[in-house]
Amino acid sequence: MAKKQRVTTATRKQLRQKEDEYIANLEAQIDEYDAESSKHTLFKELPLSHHAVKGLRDNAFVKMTEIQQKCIPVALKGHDILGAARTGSGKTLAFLVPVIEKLYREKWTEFDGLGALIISPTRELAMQIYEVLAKIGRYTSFSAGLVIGGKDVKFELERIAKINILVGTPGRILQHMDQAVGLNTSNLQVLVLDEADRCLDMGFKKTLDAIVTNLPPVRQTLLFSATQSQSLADLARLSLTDYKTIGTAEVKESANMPTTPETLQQSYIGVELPDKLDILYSFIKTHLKTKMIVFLSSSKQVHFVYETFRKLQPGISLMHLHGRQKQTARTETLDKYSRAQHTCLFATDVVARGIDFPAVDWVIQADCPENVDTYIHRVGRSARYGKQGKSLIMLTPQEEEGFLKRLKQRHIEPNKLTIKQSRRKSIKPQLQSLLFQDPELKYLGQKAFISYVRSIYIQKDKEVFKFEELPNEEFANSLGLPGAPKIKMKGMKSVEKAKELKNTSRQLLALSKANEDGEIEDRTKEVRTKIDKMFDRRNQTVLSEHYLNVTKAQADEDEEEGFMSIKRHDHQINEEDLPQLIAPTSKRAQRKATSKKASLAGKGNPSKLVFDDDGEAHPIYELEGEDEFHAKGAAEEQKDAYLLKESEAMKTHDIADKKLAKQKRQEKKRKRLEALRREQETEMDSEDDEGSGPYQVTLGTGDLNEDLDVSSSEESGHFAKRAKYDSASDSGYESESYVKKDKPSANDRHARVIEMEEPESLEDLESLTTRLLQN
Ligand SMILES: Nc1ncnc2c1ncn2[C@@H]1O[C@H](COP(=O)(O)OP(=O)(O)OP(=O)(O)O)[C@@H](O)[C@H]1O
Repeated sequence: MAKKQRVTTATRKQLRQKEDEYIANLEAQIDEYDAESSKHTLFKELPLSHHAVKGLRDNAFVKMTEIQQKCIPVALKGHDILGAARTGSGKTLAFLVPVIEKLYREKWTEFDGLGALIISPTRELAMQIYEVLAKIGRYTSFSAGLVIGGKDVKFELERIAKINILVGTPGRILQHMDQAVGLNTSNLQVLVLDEADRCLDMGFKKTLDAIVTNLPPVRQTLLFSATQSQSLADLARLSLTDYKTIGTAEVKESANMPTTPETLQQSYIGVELPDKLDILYSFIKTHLKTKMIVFLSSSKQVHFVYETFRKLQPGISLMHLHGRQKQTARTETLDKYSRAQHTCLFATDVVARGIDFPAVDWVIQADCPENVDTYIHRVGRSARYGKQGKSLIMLTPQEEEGFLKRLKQRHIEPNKLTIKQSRRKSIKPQLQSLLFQDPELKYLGQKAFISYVRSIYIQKDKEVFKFEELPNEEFANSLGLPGAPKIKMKGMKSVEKAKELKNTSRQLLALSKANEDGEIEDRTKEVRTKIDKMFDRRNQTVLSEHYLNVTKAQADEDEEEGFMSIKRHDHQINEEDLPQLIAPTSKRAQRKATSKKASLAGKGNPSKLVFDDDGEAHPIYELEGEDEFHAKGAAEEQKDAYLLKESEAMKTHDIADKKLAKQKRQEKKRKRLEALRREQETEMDSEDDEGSGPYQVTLGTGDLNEDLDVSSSEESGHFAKRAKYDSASDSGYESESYVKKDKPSANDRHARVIEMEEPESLEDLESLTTRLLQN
């Protein structure tokens, strides 16, 4: 036994000695290696450990990409790097290989604490990096962990102290730095920021600065992105002074201007905002055998388009991914979409950066991105690693000139496409009908409308995004809404006012149309009777049914036309009745013209019409002729009979009114609870755009005896192993937002407040007052 023990110890000693010699030899090779003028193209030609080469080879990584050829040798020598290369060019390996090599040469063990920290702006990207690390690092002996949120702090605290390479999102990493007693960052060797420009921007500034203060100033720092901020102030924040800028040739030529992949065919189409969904639907219908991603500006837009298109059944499987989904759903969709062949994913910018979906044929940008950087990242989900791909951006007439100019400044010139008229299909009638039948869908539509308008309002680039020129009513109609929901935003009052004054003639036209539709009465009457409501409802049904018929019979006809003809048919408008469209000149006259109240003043009492079976319009109460009246019998008898009939009718109406009021109260309560739930989710949102899903944690074993042994065949198991938590006790670090425009802002909260329904009855008012007092 003793002899055996001695042999084992001796063998171990020998092995250790051999390894020391091997590492010393590697170090010498690295010192001698001419990183600047190296012509090597294979991984095995570099001074890398056999662990790394084997791990790479197992995953078919044999030949290096351009960015890898340039970065890895320089990083092996210990330099800081600011790396920029096109999307899909292999940046992940360009930083992961140096990370594992550094720790290997340092003979890192679990007792040395955290050796490398890799920060990514989104959960999805952090998960992806972790997976690649797990694959190529399977023959090394250090532990790796993924922290993208979670509430089981105890579970993490026990393990995080033994983690050598930590991959995560900024908020969650900082939480661990604050809470995990065992997390030792004082020895950290390498800090990596993937999508560095996003990690460094304002959304993550505070968190990142706090993380960096916990790290030793002497370390290697690697920054990578397809779009690189070279702000000296940003780099100084990371103590990056003597760094090497590495990128592809064109990046160097035009600093801060990485272009899009050469294998990507880029195009654009000019489309009026109200026609966008029609065009999008037509595009999907005509590309059923492709895999595409459609980017929209907010999760509400994504949710609405997904839900409505799903009902319209275009003939291809549809998926959606946005930050408001639960993390489990997000991960599931990510996984499903990666494996799918022909499918369409509606997404926000939560997957615009870094995500490596295989074989995406088309990237459609249905909503214009906030800037060219976001454009580059979005289109980069296709044409990855030298493969072919196509992109299409839809630009409204307001955006077209400005955004094409911005693209040209970065040497991006997409081709103009036009859609054949015969291929266009209008889905407005179907949407209108869907929203009419399903209040939930209508609610989603309203939210989508508000979030889109708000996203335009808050955009910085006013040369591209012109809030004042938004065709609100037409856009709302195109979503299937009967009218544009009211939105109030900070500073919007003056803009609205200016807009109103500018468009006096348009207002007049709208006013006259609204008058024809009875909309003015709805809005100006303080008390709406049951009959009014019934009338409205009846009219809606008429319209809705009519739209359905129109769709079936004339699918290819211009629906805008159909919409207008319906109104005229029902309401029998005479041209002469329309107010004259002469724009008033004096301010007072303009105010009067735009004031609905003033305009109605001269029109006498508003009156409602009912329609008989022949479609003829009649006032609700018509005076009978004198002869007819006397023919029916004595006046006194008629009076009694009338009173009896009316009192019966009133009783019936009263019951119906009470029922209606009860339904309204219940609906309000539901909405209130829904708003509360949303608010809670928003507060618990993570570091990405509007993520509010539960945290998800995967940690490595933390045990030196257990390697990063997650082979490609175990990939799916990797997800299964992940512990899932609900969001009840999320940390307070999640206010940092990935997609700025979707971040719940003061505007957002404000918008939510104003969306509350106004009390319509005394009962409602009482209940609202009670609620406020309770609050
Ligand atoms: N040396 C290589 N050999 C084979 N495939 C590679 C190699 N390097 C990277 N790839 C593959 O290329 C694809 C893109 O790589 P990666 O995700 O690292 O690109 P990226 O530059 O980080 O893109 P983005 O800017 O969008 O984040 C991945 O599918 C990856 O597996």
